[in-house]
Amino acid sequence: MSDLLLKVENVGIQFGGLKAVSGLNMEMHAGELIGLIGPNGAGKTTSFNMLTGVYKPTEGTIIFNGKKTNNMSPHQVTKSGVSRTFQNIRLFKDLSVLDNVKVANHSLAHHSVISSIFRLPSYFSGETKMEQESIEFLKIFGLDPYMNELAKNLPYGMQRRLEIARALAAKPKLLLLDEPAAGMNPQETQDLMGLIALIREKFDLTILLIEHDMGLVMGICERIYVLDHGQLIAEGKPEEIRNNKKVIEAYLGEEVTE
Ligand SMILES: Nc1ncnc2c1ncn2[C@@H]1O[C@H](COP(=O)(O)OP(=O)(O)OP(=O)(O)O)[C@@H](O)[C@H]1O
Repeated sequence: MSDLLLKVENVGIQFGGLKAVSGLNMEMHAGELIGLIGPNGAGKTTSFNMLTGVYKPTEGTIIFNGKKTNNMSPHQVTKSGVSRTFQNIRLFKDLSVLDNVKVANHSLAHHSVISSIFRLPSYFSGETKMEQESIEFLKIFGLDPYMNELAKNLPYGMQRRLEIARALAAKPKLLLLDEPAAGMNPQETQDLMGLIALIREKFDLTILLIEHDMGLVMGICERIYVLDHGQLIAEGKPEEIRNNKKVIEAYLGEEVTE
């Protein structure tokens, strides 16, 4: 088995009297593509928020790439190599498509304050490189023809793609995708599945995916974790999860997209 990249040990969080997540244990090895599923309100997004420093767990330990990240700020977690997209698209809607990606790329820029204030040659060469890189990211997602459009003018499915392109520009090791296919039509979802597989290969990514579209999850994930009422109720290969009694029960009464 390849290197252990993420270890989540007995992690939980409480909001007032509500245990939104408790006793969560997960392991991800470098290069894996893993699904995180569960009915509405199961604690999936809350788990992402803990993995990205937005929420501090009230119990347990998160180790990413050998370092404890429990008490890191979201910015520190991003710098350490974890990047995400959001369930509700969060683009800079009044910036261009290209600038949305450049902003993410900028957060990693290494040129010094002096070089940027005095606009030294190293600043310009850094800027050019960043722009070229950002355009490369857009090309992968078929977004380069729209690079000068305002993000808000892109069709919905393209905005979802742009979110992923922007997350990638932060050069993560671990990419967390929160319902990337939400609101997409079947063809767009199919294309997205291909893209997720492609970027994993191209950028040596490890990917954790929250998704309600079971066809997508079962189609591309190697392993799946299932949450219900904040607790892990199952973990295994897609075919194991599909036939798991606890999982079927948890989903009874839920609308499952096939
Ligand atoms: N900041 C918060 N304060 C209080 N309760 C919260 C907070 N964030 C999440 N919760 C609660 O935690 C529980 C889990 O919510 P979460 O959004 O993680 O579920 P989810 O599995 O992502 O659901 P969905 O599929 O509907 O997005 C819910 O009961 C939710 O109301």
